[in-house]
Amino acid sequence: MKKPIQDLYPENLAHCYGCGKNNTQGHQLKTYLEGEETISRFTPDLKYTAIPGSVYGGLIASLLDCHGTASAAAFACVAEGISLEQAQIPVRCVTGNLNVNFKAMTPQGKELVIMGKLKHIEGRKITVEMTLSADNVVCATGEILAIKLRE
Ligand SMILES: CCCCCCCC/C=C\CCCCCCCC(=O)SCCNC(=O)CCNC(=O)[C@H](O)C(C)(C)COP(=O)(O)OP(=O)(O)OC[C@H]1O[C@@H](n2cnc3c(N)ncnc32)[C@H](O)[C@@H]1OP(=O)(O)O
Repeated sequence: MKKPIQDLYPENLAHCYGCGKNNTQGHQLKTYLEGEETISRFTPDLKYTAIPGSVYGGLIASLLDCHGTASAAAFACVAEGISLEQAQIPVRCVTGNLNVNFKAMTPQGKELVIMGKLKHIEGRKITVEMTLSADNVVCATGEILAIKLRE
């Protein structure tokens, strides 16, 4: 079965609060490359409330952040001919810049679907466009500039 991108990060770089598999207190977001796009799914619990019934924007930014860095790592691997069908990838990205547009209230109690696609790669800079949807309605869009860490 295909592994999530976050499970391919080197062990010592897998403690991120949003997506590190080695952070037992974190969100442990999982992102998959499907064709030319990336996808993550996450259902927030009620502690992430903005006003009753809606999801806190900080969590949405956090999901877009970690979806974005994982997507950037996957797109960089594809561009460099590095297989994702292995135990580990030698690529890890961090966030340089993250923009979030909150388009509509994000409802509680729904699975959120985050999608990403590559905008461009220039050297170690990878730009990814993202949407976050609930029930097929786009509630937020985002764009991340992720920087590939030096080896
Ligand atoms: C998390 C700490 C990161 C430190 C790394 C330690 C080891 C990694 C450990 C664990 C990884 C897991 C982390 C989880 C990730 C989850 C997502 C997050 O929440 S990330 C947290 C928030 N983000 C930061 O804290 C980044 C802080 N910034 C930096 O550490 C550096 O600025 C870094 C690594 C991003 C780049 O530093 P350079 O020395 O490697 O490279 P230069 O030459 O400065 O930048 C490369 C290119 O990127 C542009 N660039 C860099 N930062 C930019 C920015 N903020 N906006 C626009 N462009 C930027 C530069 O202008 C340059 O462009 P040109 O090649 O000249 O065209």
